[in-house]
Amino acid sequence: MSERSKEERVHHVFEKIYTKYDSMNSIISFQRHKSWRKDVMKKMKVREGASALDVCCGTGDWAISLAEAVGENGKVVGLDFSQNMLSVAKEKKERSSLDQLELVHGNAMELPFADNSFDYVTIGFGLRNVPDYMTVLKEMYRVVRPGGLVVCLETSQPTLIGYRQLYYFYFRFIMPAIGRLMAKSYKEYAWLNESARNFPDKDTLKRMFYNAGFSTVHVKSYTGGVAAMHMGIK
Ligand SMILES: C[S@@+](CC[C@H](N)C(=O)[O-])C[C@H]1O[C@@H](n2cnc3c(N)ncnc32)[C@H](O)[C@@H]1O
Repeated sequence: MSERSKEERVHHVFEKIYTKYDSMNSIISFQRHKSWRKDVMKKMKVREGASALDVCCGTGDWAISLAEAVGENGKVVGLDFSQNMLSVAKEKKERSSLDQLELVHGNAMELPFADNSFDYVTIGFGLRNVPDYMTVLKEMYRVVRPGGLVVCLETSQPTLIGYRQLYYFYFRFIMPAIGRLMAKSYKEYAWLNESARNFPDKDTLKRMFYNAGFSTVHVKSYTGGVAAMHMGIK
């Protein structure tokens, strides 16, 4: 698939599933995504008053956690290219009256920010959706300040024999079926299977972080390697 057609397909998926995204996420990950995010935030030790960018922010949960952590003297930007996903994030922002959070329509492949602008740059379940992983990693590296952190939480490839096969079976057959049943979106949830299957394993992604320029990269796997966190220091 060309970069352009992947981008169009992904854009269509999220413009379509935005009303069901949050509830489907909890169903298909058995609520695990909440504890993964919580653990990653603990590891990041976000400072009050700091600045952060959440790339591919979607319906805004990670951007909101970051905004709460930096407090009213800090600043957080959430960026996404789906106006519909952003509309859900905007409703949540209004409900929680977080003035330090700004939501921006933009493309992860060309971040509309100057070099060295943020203390933290995050991407949650976004990297596997972009047309070129390296371009986005390099963009995140460019906009984080020296000494700052770039953190990616993403699906990964479990290695344990048996568990791995079970995971692929679940992603290939069960998850799209749940998508059809709950969200009336079989094709869109089949895309999640495809994008997760094609995504690099945690060691390959770690090498990609180094290739993007990071001097240190920490990796942590979750739930038997179903998901992984990569944390790069610039
Ligand atoms: C699986 S959702 C993740 C949303 C959120 N980060 C979370 O953890 O729940 C992926 C998001 O990435 C966005 N996205 C995909 N490709 C993008 C791109 N090239 N630029 C900006 N956003 C993109 C989609 O619109 C979607 O909201």
